[in-house]
Amino acid sequence: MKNYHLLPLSFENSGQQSILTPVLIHDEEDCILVDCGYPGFTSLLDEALAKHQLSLQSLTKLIVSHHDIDHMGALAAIKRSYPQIDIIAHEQDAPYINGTCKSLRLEQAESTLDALPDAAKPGAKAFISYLQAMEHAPVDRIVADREILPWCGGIEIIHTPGHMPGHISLYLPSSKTIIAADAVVIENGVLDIANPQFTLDMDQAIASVERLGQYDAEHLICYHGGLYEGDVKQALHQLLQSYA
Ligand SMILES: O=c1ccn([C@@H]2O[C@@H]3COP(=O)(O)O[C@H]3[C@H]2O)c(=O)[nH]1
Repeated sequence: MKNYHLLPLSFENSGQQSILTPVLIHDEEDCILVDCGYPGFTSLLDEALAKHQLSLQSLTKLIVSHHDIDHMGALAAIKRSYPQIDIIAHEQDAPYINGTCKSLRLEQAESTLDALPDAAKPGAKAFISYLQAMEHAPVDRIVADREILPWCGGIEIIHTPGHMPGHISLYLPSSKTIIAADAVVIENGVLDIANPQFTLDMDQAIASVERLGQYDAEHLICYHGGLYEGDVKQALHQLLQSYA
């Protein structure tokens, strides 16, 4: 039984049209958002939710796959307006979401700045400032690998490190769906590992794809790329072959 909706958020990014794909999982008791976009995305989220007769006010929980700004940028604003929403994240990512630890993406951006060609430095500096200004939010519930959250027919946590150490994907057994977040992306219709530049540990990222391939999955949703159109298990297998 399909109990989720993709919430494609379309926006302009440096003159180019981009789309991010948070997911809404729901039943009679819960409305659970998975990832929430950049800072300032609350209106876009409300518009996407309105297509399903819902709003941010309807949310009961928000699962953050990892602390990249395009996944948690709007989190603090959402939590401020709707403190009843429980924020959920992996134990290894929670300290970066709540601000106890410095963002790994910010560490990466700062440590690679000097080696960049001069032409790339202004953009990198702007990204650093953007990350420094990102607001943090408390994590209300910490989850671990293989934990099954009892809502909406069950939501299994799959720890899929690589892009970041505390990155999680989700498995919805009731619809045989994987919500992969940034464990994989769709590029020109093909599954791949997210941008290597932003994948902090490529070996872990490959092992995470192998883990996803162990699930009985018929549907797969990427944050960058949306719903994969094709045989999910075969596509994950092919992806692994290409990195073997
Ligand atoms: O100049 C920059 C560089 C990067 N980023 C974000 O950082 C993210 C890293 O992981 P991702 O693959 O999910 O997406 C990336 C981008 O959205 C950005 O907003 N501006």
